[in-house]
Amino acid sequence: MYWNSLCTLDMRLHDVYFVLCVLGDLDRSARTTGCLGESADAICNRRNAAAPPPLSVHAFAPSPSSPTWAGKGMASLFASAGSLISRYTGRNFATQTPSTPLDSRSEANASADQPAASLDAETPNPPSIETEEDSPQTTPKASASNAPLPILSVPTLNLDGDTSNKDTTSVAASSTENSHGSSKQTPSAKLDNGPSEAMSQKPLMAPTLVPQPKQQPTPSTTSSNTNASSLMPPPSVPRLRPTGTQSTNQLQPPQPSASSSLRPPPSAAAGLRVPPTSSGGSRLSSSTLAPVPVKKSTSRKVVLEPGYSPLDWAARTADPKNQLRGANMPPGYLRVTPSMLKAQNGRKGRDAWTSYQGKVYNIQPYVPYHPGGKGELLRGAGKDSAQLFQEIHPWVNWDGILGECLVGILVSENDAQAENALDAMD
Ligand code: HEM
Repeated sequence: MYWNSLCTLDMRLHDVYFVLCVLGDLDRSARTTGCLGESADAICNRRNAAAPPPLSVHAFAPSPSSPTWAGKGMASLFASAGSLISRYTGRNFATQTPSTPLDSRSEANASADQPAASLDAETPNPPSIETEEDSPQTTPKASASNAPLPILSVPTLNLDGDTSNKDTTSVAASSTENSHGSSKQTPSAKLDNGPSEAMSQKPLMAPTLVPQPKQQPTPSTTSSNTNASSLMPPPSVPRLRPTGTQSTNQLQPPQPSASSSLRPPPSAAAGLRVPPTSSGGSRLSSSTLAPVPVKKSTSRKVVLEPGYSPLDWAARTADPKNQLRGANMPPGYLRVTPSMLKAQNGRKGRDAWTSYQGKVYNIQPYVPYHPGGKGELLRGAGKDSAQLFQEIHPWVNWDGILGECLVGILVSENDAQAENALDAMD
């Protein structure tokens, strides 16, 4: 019963307090409209005094307001005493502890952590700004509960690098937790913790910067590439040159084999070489200046006596008085029998006759004019000279040289005997 009566009294005191607050607001509104011409500082002080912080020292401080406002201050003091009584009656005795508000932001965080306390109109801890919610003003006021919202929208820089594990929602939630957990904690604290956690989980740059003993020279190569290079066949350059060290083989170009293939074979080179000359000198010296070996002349021409040249023979044959057929010859042609021809061999003062193609020529006047000598020409005397003549100089014109030397025609013995018989019958 005692507690019930106290609660009833508390409720009534709250009602009175509410009415007094309403009256105070009406009075303040009248003052702000210019009825009393109060300054802004005075208004603020009066509002602080009208606020019901039950445990604040300001609540018991003397109000700097005018004497007309003293009655309302007493009412507020009474209301504060009622609230103090209700507070110690047991409703919020065990939950609320006195706290000194540092700033509006910390108060807002505290209210965010304890929404039930902030929503409860009976909690006396909110500062003057939060008490504005209780006042029936229509103009919107800044609320501490809305303060963390812009912080949530600020993107945070995460140096972890593993963004796949943490999406934007989780980051926003973490930032929200940080902003709710402690008012001093900022996104920079998250940045400080990020790299440490990342390094503890997975090193970022160490694998690429630290040289591995069996690592490829290029950092871009992966283990798959190394495996592929190990499976690749060896380079073809060492195969071309089996001898020597491998490093030198890779540096040296494979040129000797190609150059050797381009070279001519030894036989061809020998064939292309200039043959050594017998004189050992140049071609000009060997052909012009070198002494030419005297070869035995195959020509059997003889040195003719002066006045016995081909031109002299032509002149002698031109004159018919020279009796080139022989002396005491008849004007006509004789039938020369082979015996007669044989008797005319150029010996014992007889002229040398020769036959050629059935005709008998007296070659005795031509003997000193023959280029091949006397001996050569007399080899055909007393017989037929056609075979010797064709063997030595078939190009020579017989009739042109010996035409004036024609004796007769070569007849057989029988023809000569028969002719001689006919002539004897005439
Ligand atoms: C039995 C007969 C004869 C013999 C064995 C004979 C032999 C020769 C010989 C050895 C030569 C030198 C060839 C040379 O090396 O250049 C010669 C040149 C000559 N003989 Fe006879 N000869 C004969 C009859 C004649 C007769 C009948 C004539 C005239 C019609 C003649 C007119 C010549 C002439 C013109 C040459 C110079 C040729 C030249 O310059 O290349 N030979 N003869």
